[in-house]
Amino acid sequence: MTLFVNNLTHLDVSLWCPHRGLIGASWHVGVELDGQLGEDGMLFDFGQVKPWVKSHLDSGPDHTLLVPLEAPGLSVHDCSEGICIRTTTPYPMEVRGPRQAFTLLPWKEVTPQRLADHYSTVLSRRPPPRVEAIRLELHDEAIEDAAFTYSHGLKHHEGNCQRIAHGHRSRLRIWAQGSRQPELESAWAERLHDRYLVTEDDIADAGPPGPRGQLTIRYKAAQGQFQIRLPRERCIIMPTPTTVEHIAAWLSDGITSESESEVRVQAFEGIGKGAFSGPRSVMANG
Ligand SMILES: Nc1nc2c(c(=O)[nH]1)N=C([C@H](O)[C@H](O)COP(=O)(O)OP(=O)(O)OP(=O)(O)O)CN2
Repeated sequence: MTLFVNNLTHLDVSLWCPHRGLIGASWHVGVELDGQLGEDGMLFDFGQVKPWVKSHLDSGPDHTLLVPLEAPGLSVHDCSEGICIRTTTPYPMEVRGPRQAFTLLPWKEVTPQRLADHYSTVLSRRPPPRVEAIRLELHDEAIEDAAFTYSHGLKHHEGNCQRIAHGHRSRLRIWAQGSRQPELESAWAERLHDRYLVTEDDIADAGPPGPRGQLTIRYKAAQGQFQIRLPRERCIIMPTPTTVEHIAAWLSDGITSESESEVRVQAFEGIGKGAFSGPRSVMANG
């Protein structure tokens, strides 16, 4: 017998890609379990499948930076903060933080399929009674219109969002003069795509001016000391913490001032949640 649970939870992570650099990702998580039925007619109670899988992922890869140890130009060192990851290609980056903020993986490149197979093996080490095989499945949300991926850290967050390099893949919707604005959506999603969103107050060293200069962002949070240094051109600096409420407001203010027309923005933080900013009245004509 095979049991399945679709959309069991989401994973929100950043990962180092040898081609694109630091990118955010949000994946739907599903699971299939093979095994024998018990006297209760069940293979494993759905009410227990979900917390069992979710607790492993929440205390593992969720809200971490996924680090492919065999990626070209990538190295890992111990440091006073915990561990330090350095990269050279496609651009130089250094990130430091407590160990729990990183998931080290013995590959050249991270893919959702590899990660799913890896955590299927981890879960299979201590399977629930009667469960003989476990297959996790990770996939992107299907998004037909504009979307972007970004990475950030929220130093005031009490949970794992304080980690300086975690990220999301997010929809972006914009309304003006009574209708959706697909061209604006694509243009602004493109501006944000694969960027690191910086809170201005957290900049410890702004480096030399110009796009090739490096920004250093540093803060102390409940889990420890965090630091990331990466090219200024990969960053977008915001005057506020990079919560989705502030991202939505930053977008609606910026788009309104550039297009000289009031807009309402729906910014997502990963899958299925986010914030609106701007007047509701621009969503309807008249
Ligand atoms: N009102 C807000 N709350 C939170 C924000 C935010 O911007 N505005 N941001 C975060 C974090 O950035 C975090 O990445 C969001 O992760 P989330 O999926 O909510 O975290 P959990 O893993 O705790 O949620 P699950 O439902 O367990 O996946 C947090 N809050």
